[in-house]
Amino acid sequence: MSRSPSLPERPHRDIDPDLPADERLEALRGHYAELVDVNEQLESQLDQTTDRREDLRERVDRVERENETLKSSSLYIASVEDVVGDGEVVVKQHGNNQEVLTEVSPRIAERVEAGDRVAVNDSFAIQTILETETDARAQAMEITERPEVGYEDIGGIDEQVREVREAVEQPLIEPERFEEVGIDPPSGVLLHGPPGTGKTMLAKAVANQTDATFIKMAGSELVRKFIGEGSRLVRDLFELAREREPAIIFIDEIDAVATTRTESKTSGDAEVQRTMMQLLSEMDGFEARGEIRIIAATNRFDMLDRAILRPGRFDRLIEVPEPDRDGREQILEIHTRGMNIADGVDFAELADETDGYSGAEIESLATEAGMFAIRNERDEVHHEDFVDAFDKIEADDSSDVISSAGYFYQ
Ligand SMILES: Nc1ncnc2c1ncn2[C@@H]1O[C@H](COP(=O)(O)OP(=O)(O)OP(=O)(O)O)[C@@H](O)[C@H]1O
Repeated sequence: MSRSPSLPERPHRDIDPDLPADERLEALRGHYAELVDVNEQLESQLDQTTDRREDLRERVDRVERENETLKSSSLYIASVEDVVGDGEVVVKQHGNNQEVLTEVSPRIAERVEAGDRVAVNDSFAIQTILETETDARAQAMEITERPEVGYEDIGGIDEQVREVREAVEQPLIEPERFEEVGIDPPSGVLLHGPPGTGKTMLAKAVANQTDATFIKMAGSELVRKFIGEGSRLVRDLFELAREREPAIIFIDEIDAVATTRTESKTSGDAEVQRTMMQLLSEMDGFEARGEIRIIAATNRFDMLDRAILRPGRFDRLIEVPEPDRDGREQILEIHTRGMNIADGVDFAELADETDGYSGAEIESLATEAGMFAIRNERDEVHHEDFVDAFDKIEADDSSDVISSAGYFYQ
């Protein structure tokens, strides 16, 4: 930024009062002329500064407008196919694969390279260069070589464990049995039920048992991304699974991409729809007896688009309910296995008291009881610690209506 011009020196003249009148008058005239000159200089500087202020104000307005446009308009994702030169590149938009020759703003022209992922606006002008594809993949997917969850860690849902083993594990371990009988195993398994009941655990346990790579993708991640990104991520997900066979793909919160369509046709809706279509087409082109199994989970079964439940898609539904009394007792035992529990702790009574608790809430109860023991300077957890923990959780819950278990699940 240029500096403000320096002020002209203030003229100063001592006029000897003893001078003859005509000489004094002459000196005063001279001084006056100097003052007029300085005044003119100052006025011209003032004009310059006013112009500059106008310029700056216009620039601020422009930047603010640009900023607003950037914030308010949706950007589309594209890949740079080729840098043609002269600030021009060919980009291919994700989602519809449309290829466009477009200009790059001089601000980023030097940094754009073929293969970059970029965000473009409605007129395909590149706005930003995005982080590398691998980062986006890593953010949206969680990959575990062999999760450390076994069936013995899951309590109270034995029937569901059996069903999942039959629908997911067996086709991976003994595909020939399906061939012999001449049937295809279920394409995809949908686990539905309230939050925290062990759906993710079930999927992880199958991956553990079959030595498969566990690839988890959250439905909410798929729809949070830029336009065109969701369907791209779905393709990446299946590609990754093919690279890592045998693999279990676990799509949590599938309702985020597969809720019943409303009448509204906003661009966000269309994007979600595109992501779901990509998912369905990946599933349709799937080798039924292959080494990749798909499990999805939802807490909002009632809102699901029935299109995903057709044969060849998520055609095996398994409900994972809140644990019953015996289930709660089993889960309590599982989560206190590694704890130093005193003899007097009555799990049966605690199971009676915790009606409506999910597995995740029972796990918190056990941890909270341990915290009470530490607070009371004991290394052994007593029954009263569980009771205190229970009271605390109940008090917290009643002050937090939204967190009540199964809030969205009917
Ligand atoms: N049946 C269960 N047996 C043992 N622990 C459980 C059970 N259900 C839940 N838990 C505990 O709660 C935690 C969360 O469970 P999990 O992530 O499997 O639930 P979820 O059904 O997938 O929930 P969400 O729908 O919120 O994703 C688990 O890590 C585990 O510690």
